[in-house]
Amino acid sequence: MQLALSADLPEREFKHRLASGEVRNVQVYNGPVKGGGLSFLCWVVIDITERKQAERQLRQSEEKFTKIFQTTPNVVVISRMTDAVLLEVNPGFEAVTGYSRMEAIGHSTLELGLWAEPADRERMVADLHLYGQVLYQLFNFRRKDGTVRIGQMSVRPITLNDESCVLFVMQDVTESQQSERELRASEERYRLLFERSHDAIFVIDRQSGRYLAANRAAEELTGRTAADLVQLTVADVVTTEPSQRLLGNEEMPERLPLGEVRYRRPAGGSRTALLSLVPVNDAIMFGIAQDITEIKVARQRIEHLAYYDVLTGLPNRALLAQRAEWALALAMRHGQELAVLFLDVDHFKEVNDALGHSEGDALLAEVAVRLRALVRAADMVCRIGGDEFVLLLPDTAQQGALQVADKVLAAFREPYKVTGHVLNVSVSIGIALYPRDGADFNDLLKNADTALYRVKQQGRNACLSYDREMNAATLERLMVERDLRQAIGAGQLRAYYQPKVRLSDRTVIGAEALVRWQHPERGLVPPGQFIPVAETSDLIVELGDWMLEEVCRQIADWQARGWVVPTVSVNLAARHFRLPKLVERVGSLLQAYGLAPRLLELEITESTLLEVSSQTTETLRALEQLGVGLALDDFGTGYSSLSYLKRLPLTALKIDQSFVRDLVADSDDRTLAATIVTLGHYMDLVVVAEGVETEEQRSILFEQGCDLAQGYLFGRPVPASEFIGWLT
Ligand SMILES: Nc1nc2c(ncn2[C@@H]2O[C@@H]3COP(=O)(O)O[C@H]4[C@@H](O)[C@H](n5cnc6c(=O)[nH]c(N)nc65)O[C@@H]4COP(=O)(O)O[C@H]3[C@H]2O)c(=O)[nH]1
Repeated sequence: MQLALSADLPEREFKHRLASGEVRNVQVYNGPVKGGGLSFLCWVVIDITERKQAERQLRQSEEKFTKIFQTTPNVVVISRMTDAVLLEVNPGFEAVTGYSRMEAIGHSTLELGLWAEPADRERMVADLHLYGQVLYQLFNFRRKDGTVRIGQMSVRPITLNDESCVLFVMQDVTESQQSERELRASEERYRLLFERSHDAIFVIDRQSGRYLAANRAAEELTGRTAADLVQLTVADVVTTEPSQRLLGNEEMPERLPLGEVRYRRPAGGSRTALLSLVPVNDAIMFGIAQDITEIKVARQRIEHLAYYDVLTGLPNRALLAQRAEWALALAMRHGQELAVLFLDVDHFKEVNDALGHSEGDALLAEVAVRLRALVRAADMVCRIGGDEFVLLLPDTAQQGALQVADKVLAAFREPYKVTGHVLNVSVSIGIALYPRDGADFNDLLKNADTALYRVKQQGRNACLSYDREMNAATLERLMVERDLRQAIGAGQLRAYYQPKVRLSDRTVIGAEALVRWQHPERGLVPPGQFIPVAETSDLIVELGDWMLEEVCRQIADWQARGWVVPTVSVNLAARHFRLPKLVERVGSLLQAYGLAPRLLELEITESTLLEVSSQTTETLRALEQLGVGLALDDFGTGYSSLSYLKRLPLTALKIDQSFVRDLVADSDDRTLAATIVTLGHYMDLVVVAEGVETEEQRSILFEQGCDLAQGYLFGRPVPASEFIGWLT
């Protein structure tokens, strides 16, 4: 056999069938062999079936490996452990890294810059030593074109030709990693949105309505923890019905805004939210609720502010207008009447000035309470501004309106106690009736206001129903006001002077300046036609100021022309005394025209004095200090108390001409005139009688001890040029 084999016989392989039928692979060597002097024909048959099979399997395996190696899109490389030199790379490597096989083999992975972070290789080698392999590790690799991508590597050590190598398999997972990262980021975003949203978010089971999850805002809204909520259904928490109705409704649109719902809180109370339901899939939906409890309260508050007066809590003009329209519609339908009472607190401004705004406010609040108590529940009491109130009385005719007005007037006779002060306050009331005085609310209110204006003109503390003539008067008032404003600037005002004489000897010892309006169309207009209008606004102040200056100028002019001028008195209205700068103004006029203060006297009516505040008293004192005289006009018409008058720095008292007129015929007036004279003297005042027209009147007054007199008997008011006749 040795001989045969060493003889280098030609070999052949056969398939040999055994008797059993089994086919075996055999290797056959045959040929002539010489040995020991002999020549043989030698046959050596070796059964190589197992070897052949192993070889075939190896070949197949190699083929398979090669196929995988060649076709896998993954990177498969064999590199040396020690220096990372690439020994073999597959086409996958070429495709993924961009390096060709030629460029790669013989170069180290570090040299090629395949490791975007070389530390990753060190970690891989260390792991190989430690664990024997690396599985699915992520790392960044750099392609030939410089782009860095994410790879997932699995590495095993292998020995190749006695060298320590690694088999490195890698997949480019950049895309999947990125989408995973994006997914994670998106999940994170939604998680944050869920957790941090100011809106309450509930995840709800659509069938049962059970809460599956809830965020912090939902916990705050419901007053329950998320752990508690997941034990409950929507019906347990929400009091409003519509959301329950919609649960389980499969035909839901993408988002269903449900409007306001109320969440019952376990500790009591509830919160209101705006809820939307968003179906996610057949099983679950989101409930997104915005807590609007505070917004609702604020909205209600704003609404309240828009429709109610803050000070008194009464409805304001806007709400009154709305309700009035409604009440009028009802009245029209049922053929009923309706009354509008326009109320104004008399002399409220003075109370406010004298006591301060907080007391003024307290008074108004008290007035509101008193009014509310007087009327029926169906009636409406409103404050429409300042000291103006309106009563809206549905189903009320003239008689009823007057009764209510009388009740109001009577109620105001009770004094008010406001922050320690006892105040006697009265009101004036104007009445307008639907349908008689107007078909809509604006007309009714306007006409009630007109009636109110008339009440005030007639002395206040009363009520009047509107009648059509009043409107004409209102129009006239407006026209006068407009024209008068222009008249002052246009120099249409004139000062007339009426002498004041001493009763004992008829010597002129003074004059009263009286305003006249030289109207371009209407001629000389007497003050009675425009002073009351001017008194309702600051026009009276402008007018009085004009008179003051004109009189000062006139006195200076007379003096300059050598006349001996007596004291001239100027009428000033209540509003004038409220000006903080009145004293300063008078002082500077006297100085500007170089006049002695005793040449000027200011006349104020008794009703002006009744309106005075403590501030006015101070003004009067300052004027006295200045040396200017102060006469009390129309004495006897007001109700001023003696002690009160005594405290004021007056210099003269004028008996109102109404007492003088009937002096001869009426013994009461005689007594009154005598009393006023005594009173005036008791107060160290000069007493002047107004409107003396007859000799009888003069002699009675003289006998009664009256000091001075004024009247047609002695002289009518005349222009300055004519008054010279009275001067010496
Ligand atoms: N029947 C009659 N009347 C007489 C007689 N003697 C004088 N009079 C009138 O009586 C009024 C006296 O003025 P008064 O009481 O201050 O009453 C004044 C005064 O309250 C107001 N007034 C006049 N001028 C001014 C002014 O410059 N400023 C202010 N605030 N009011 C003025 O207008 C009122 C009316 O003024 P006048 O029409 O000028 O009317 C004047 C005068 O012309 C008489 O013997 N018989």
